[in-house]
Amino acid sequence: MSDPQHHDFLIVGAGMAAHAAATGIRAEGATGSIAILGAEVDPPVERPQLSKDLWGTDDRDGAGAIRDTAGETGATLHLGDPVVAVDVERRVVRTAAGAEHSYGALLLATGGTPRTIDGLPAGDRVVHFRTLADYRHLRALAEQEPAPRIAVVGAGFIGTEIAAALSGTPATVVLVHPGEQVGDHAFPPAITSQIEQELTRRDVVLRGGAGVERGEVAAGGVVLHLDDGTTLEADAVVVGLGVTPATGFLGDAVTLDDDGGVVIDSHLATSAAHVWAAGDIARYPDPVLGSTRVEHVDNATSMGEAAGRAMAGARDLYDHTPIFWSDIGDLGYEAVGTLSTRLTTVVDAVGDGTVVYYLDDERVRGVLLWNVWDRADEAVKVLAEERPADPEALRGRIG
Ligand SMILES: NC(=O)c1ccc[n+]([C@@H]2O[C@H](COP(=O)([O-])OP(=O)(O)OC[C@H]3O[C@@H](n4cnc5c(N)ncnc54)[C@H](O)[C@@H]3O)[C@@H](O)[C@H]2O)c1
Repeated sequence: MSDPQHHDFLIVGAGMAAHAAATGIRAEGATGSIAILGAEVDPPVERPQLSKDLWGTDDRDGAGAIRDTAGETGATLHLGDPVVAVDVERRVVRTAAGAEHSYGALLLATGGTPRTIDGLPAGDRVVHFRTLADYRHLRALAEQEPAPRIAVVGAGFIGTEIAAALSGTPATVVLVHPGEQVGDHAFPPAITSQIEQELTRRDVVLRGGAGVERGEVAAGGVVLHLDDGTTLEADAVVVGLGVTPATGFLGDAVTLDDDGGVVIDSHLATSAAHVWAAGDIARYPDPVLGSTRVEHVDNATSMGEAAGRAMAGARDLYDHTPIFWSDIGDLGYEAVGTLSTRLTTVVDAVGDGTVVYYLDDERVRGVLLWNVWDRADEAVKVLAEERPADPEALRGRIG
């Protein structure tokens, strides 16, 4: 076999964290070679656009979401060929096609792998929505004649955003989820009822109270078997059941947590020398949230940028507490921390919106800014403070 191709900076994964890392390497003044190895066939894209902005445009190819990583940073992109092995002793990675790349510094930024439904592999009628290719595929499906019936499974970020996006296409949409109300794992009733009204107004049929156990591709369609014993037929299905860290290729090269996340320190370094990690896969010590792994774009871009700088020699402690946001049709919010209705909630009306504080016995763990904008910094401060003895004292803290 020929010698590995050498790169001063090697980035495995070609998502938002990878793009940001290449930018961070250059921002730190490093001029060495950068290579990005991606499993997806497309270069890094602004992933939030795939389930939001692009749907309101004629951009069926999604060109507007693509970042010019090569042009902006001089990185070489090797796409459509996943990395299958990492040797941290030899400082070499190997791809599925058998290419070997050696590195001075390595960043792991492979993101998440969508969970699947038993019996339903990805295919023409089954979209595990995550990539630009998935956007193109689903948009083409939704705009077919005659208008298809599409089942969206899961009412998390993908389920709610995609159900709202599809409602602007000719497709008819049914949203299948295990909760009593859409989003009731995260939001109090005053907010879930607004989400349900918005989706219903958009003619999304809500099928709550039943999880999907398994599915099958049948002649001309898909059949979903629900855990209440019923079945649901559709022409196609979008799966939004969450993701697992895409770290299977790492073996024991670096320390992983119980979920398969890569454990990193506050300089974003892994347990292996010359190897960093960033984005969805990275479990890091956040000064406010504690040890955490965050699957949102603000985390991917800020951590990616910082990891790039660290690979180029910076020694800063990483202390950016990530925010996240979502749009569900005409509704929207920003948030920080954990939104779970298993925690105690304090609901506060603020202007035209609502602030929800989520707390346990020790701390405020999350803040939701529902239709309340540009206050995320204040929300981070609330999480960093001691919680008040009386939760009701949180009212008016942001507002
Ligand atoms: N706005 C954003 O920040 C944004 C937008 C899109 C995607 N993402 C990220 O992309 C990733 C994927 O998103 P996602 O929506 O798939 O994950 P998610 O974790 O947000 O939602 C998964 C949903 O699946 C539901 N579910 C679980 N088992 C089920 C079953 N058997 N049948 C039906 N429903 C079931 C759960 O109740 C949950 O609501 C996540 O990491 C997410 O954070 C983020």
